[in-house]
Amino acid sequence: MTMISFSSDRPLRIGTRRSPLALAQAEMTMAAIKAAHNLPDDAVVLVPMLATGDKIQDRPLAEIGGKALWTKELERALIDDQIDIAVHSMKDVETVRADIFDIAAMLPRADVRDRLIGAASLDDLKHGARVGTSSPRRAAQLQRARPDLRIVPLRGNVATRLAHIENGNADATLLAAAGLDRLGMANVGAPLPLNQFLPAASQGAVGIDRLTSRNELVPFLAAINDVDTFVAVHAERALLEALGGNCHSPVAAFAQVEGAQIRLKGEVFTADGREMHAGEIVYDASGDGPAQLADQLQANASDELRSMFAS
Ligand SMILES: NCc1[nH]cc(CCC(=O)O)c1CC(=O)O
Repeated sequence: MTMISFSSDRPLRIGTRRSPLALAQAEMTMAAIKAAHNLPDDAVVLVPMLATGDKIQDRPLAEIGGKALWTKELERALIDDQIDIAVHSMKDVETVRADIFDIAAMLPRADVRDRLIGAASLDDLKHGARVGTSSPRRAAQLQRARPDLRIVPLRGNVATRLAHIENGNADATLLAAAGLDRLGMANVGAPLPLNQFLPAASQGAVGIDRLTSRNELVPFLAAINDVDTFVAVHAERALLEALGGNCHSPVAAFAQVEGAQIRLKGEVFTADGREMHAGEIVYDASGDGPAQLADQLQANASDELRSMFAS
């Protein structure tokens, strides 16, 4: 089979959301594809689209329909053949999806940590400080570390959230280092240590989505796949699936490839962070590590915590 090729007559159409971070990630994808396949500039085009999640900025994501609000317009465009591939933050991709879609490749993962904006460290936040986040995981981790903090809802793209801190609408917030770095804001915020603040599953990873029926795209996209990122993110997503959570569930997950093995860490919380179960498993790729870790995390959990994961 000859590999599919793209040209100015038939360019590769890359679908992306319009937010500055999404565009930066789509441009990284475009650059990687051009370099890997030696394509001229006009053989690849970006197709920016507005996602429902970008239109509705004033309510928590979990309330208005969850992660699908970031991806459904791009999925629709794949089905309608308006685009060939779609670029997503893997963190925004539903864990369980229709099998007509397939994440064919991932870019090398960025810094997976969260960064604190508004203070040099959690200890430096004043008593009772208002921390803006609409993420159940971040809220639980913050309350666990500092029960005096007041969590206030805060949504919007990176620039909007930074502006809320500038304007004093909240004293501090947490943002993914990956997003800040990709927007050229490597100096903004203080990284929180991984052992205290395990990230969200898939944080820092960019995935490239295709229609499963478009087999010719598999070898084409394999050329830009970062295998370790792909394996680690799949492990984290498998843990989420085994836990049966949704976007209301406070859960953290982080995997690293260590030679032939995968080290997978997970944490589950109650909403207020008072109860937490943390665990780690090292397994080889053929093993069912994520399901075992999920069982281990839930084994001693209270009914209240389990109810966070009832799907
Ligand atoms: N849910 C929003 C979202 N989805 C992906 C990122 C950042 C980039 C990444 O984690 O890959 C963000 C913003 C944030 O959490 O600060």
